[in-house]
Amino acid sequence: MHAEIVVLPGDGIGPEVTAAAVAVLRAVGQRYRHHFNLHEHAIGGAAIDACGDPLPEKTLAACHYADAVLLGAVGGPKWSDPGAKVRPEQGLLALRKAMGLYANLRPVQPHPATLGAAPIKPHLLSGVDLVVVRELTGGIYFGDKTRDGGSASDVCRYSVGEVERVVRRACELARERRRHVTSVDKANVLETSRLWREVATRVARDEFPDVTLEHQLVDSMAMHLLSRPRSFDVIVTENMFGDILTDEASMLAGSMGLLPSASLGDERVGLYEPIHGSAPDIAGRGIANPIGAILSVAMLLRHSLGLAMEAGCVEQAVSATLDDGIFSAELAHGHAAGTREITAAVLEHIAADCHVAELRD
Ligand SMILES: NC(=O)c1ccc[n+]([C@@H]2O[C@H](COP(=O)([O-])OP(=O)(O)OC[C@H]3O[C@@H](n4cnc5c(N)ncnc54)[C@H](O)[C@@H]3O)[C@@H](O)[C@H]2O)c1
Ligand SMILES: CC(C)[C@H](C(=O)O)[C@@H](O)C(=O)O
Ligand SMILES: [Mg+2]
Repeated sequence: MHAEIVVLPGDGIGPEVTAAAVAVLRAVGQRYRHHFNLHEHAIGGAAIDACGDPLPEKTLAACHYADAVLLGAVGGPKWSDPGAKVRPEQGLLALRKAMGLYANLRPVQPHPATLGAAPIKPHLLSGVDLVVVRELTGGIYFGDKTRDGGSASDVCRYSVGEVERVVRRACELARERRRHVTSVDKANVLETSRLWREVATRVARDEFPDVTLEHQLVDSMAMHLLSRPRSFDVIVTENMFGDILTDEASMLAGSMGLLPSASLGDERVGLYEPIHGSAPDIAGRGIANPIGAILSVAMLLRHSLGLAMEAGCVEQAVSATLDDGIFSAELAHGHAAGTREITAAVLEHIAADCHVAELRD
């Protein structure tokens, strides 16, 4: 197949993990004889430096034209002055909004080889397999913001339609899995959460009678996620709660560097990025874990290109690499592998283990 893929490396470790992801994408393309045309564009701090705009028009136009977009990470201390007029993160938020990517899927499946590296007891982790569906284009991130002398405000707003579509997405996903959805809100305090709860209840009851829905308040959910992670299947929540809960959930897997994500809307095109940021504390040292970015390629292949076999091949290669005990610094006890070493191991497994039917004869 032919696919136009936009690559947005961004800032900090973004370009480092994106280089790994691109190498994997190219390897899959060669192995399965797909033509992936890659187009690299600037976003975030790199784009501010280049042209003063964290989401240049050229970048947005390329994303609108693409079949899929692969992103590293944006942001960093260079652009984080509280008085800064323009910020790298605005570019990412504007891109998600402009592309209508309201559902951000963040799967968490601790690998058996990394159970010992997670700060949670291994017996709580084995068998954990959950997906957080984070609402991505609404809520407090996108409400009106004001700054008036000594006070500031960020408005949190949700419409019925915005809640319906993301809850539907979560229920559809649950149908392909264990048919259980946990909706997370703060309905004991927030009006937007009371709306969220009402809509989630109605959508699940009327449209998905075969899916069970439970509600949890976000504060105690932060605890349940660590104390009984196996009991969750699909978790659906609003934008900011999803942001925070998924960084927490990365500790089930053992590292921020391991988790991928897919941001989807009503079209097939999606934005794929690891959940971590630009990690300024380790940028430029060649030690960033590329696995979240590489698994984001698997999600891209599956969700935007419909290439389930190729996606499975990438996931298998990552799994085999971890089975080999090849871990980056934040996970390793002994030898720590760098970004390039991990990527090379994944590529070797793709070459050795991914079989293409017509090449087998
Ligand atoms: N999608 C994105 O572009 C995105 C996501 C989150 C944060 N950010 C931005 O990144 C900047 C830094 O934010 P932060 O420090 O709060 O979060 P971060 O995710 O960048 O880093 C948090 C911690 O996790 C570690 N870490 C992250 N990714 C790793 C990887 N691949 N391998 C090994 N260790 C990894 C870092 O070294 C750091 O100690 C901020 O400007 C923030 O806005 C961007
Ligand atoms: C960089 C920031 C705007 C972003 C978010 O909050 O959505 C990040 O934390 C994420 O998780 O993708
Ligand atoms: Mg985040």
